[in-house]
Amino acid sequence: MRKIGYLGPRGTFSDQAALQYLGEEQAELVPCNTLEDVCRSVIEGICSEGILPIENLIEGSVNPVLDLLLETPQVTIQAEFMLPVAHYLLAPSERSLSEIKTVLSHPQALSQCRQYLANHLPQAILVPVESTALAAKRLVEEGGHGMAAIAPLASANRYGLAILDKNIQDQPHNCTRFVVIGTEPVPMKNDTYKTSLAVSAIDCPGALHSILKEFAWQGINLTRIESRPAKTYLGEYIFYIDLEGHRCQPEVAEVLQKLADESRGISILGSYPASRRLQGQEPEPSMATLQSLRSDIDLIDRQLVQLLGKRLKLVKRVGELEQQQGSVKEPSPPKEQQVQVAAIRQLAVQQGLSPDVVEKSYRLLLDYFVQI
Ligand SMILES: O=C(O)C(=O)C[C@]1(C(=O)O)C=C[C@@H](O)C=C1
Repeated sequence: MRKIGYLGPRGTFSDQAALQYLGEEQAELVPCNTLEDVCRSVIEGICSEGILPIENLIEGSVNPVLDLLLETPQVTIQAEFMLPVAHYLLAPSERSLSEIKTVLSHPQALSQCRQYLANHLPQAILVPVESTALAAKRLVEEGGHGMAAIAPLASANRYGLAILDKNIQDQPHNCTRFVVIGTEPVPMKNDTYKTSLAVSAIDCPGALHSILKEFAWQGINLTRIESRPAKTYLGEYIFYIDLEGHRCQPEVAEVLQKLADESRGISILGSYPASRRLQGQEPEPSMATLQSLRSDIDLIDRQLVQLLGKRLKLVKRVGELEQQQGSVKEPSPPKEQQVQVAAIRQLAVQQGLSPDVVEKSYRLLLDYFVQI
């Protein structure tokens, strides 16, 4: 039977996430004390998989998890999914909010209820605890009269606590994205994939631009980009990037190789099936109105001309610099041109365009730019 490690004890959001992922019939759920322990249980083979919260709708990234994924190359992301996150204010028995002097919970939960706490419990001291369910459990064990916990409904039921208030999170539709980690990479099949990676950029002007342009060049859509300190010196960063595609897809593999060559280093955190929410995000073309499709086409036509304008400016700038440095470049030799044209034709095919028509247009434009 599969064993799934999660942040325990029973009754946490991570517990619910593990149940949503596999259910108790299909897996044994193994509660861990910390997120590091979840990771360790997978590395040491105690668990086949582990569940980690990675991103919240209100608070953004769960930074310790981003750090953990980077620090443990032995594990890879195998899946992702969203869990609705509703917070409850719990106490050992019914009491008024004015009696509450201390609120215990996981730091993420306390942050997700910041406005509620400021408005309804301004007198309370907030005490961070390793997990929401542990906060609920401590109420039962310590039973202090002025104590409350923020935790899921599952914790109220499991530990027999009174519900003082419900849905106290700052956004009604709060949710957290969880990832499943394991030791085996996910093979590419017929699915919609995402790849997560961390790139350590070289500290120079345009460093981020040169990373992003590789994706744009290959037409790869990014779903998230985020920077974290590299923890070497102030000002050096690691960029966490999520992209649409599997690391084995040729265009993704090409960009990853380029980044590996041109950056300080990259870590591939995993290629995994994209959650259904992401898959459903793109409206089907047939669902869009004819009018909005036509206006999208008009916009692309304008962007095409704007891009040509940008290219013109670059060509002129190159010309000026060559004049200044007295190093006017000879036209590319036929072989170099052939390589360039072949790449353009390949890109055309990848995009479902006629390579002949694209080559013709490209040559026409090249002739025009050469004359400038
Ligand atoms: O303490 C819990 O219940 C957890 O599962 C941890 C955690 C988190 O770290 O983000 C999980 C989901 C919620 O966003 C709040 C807390």
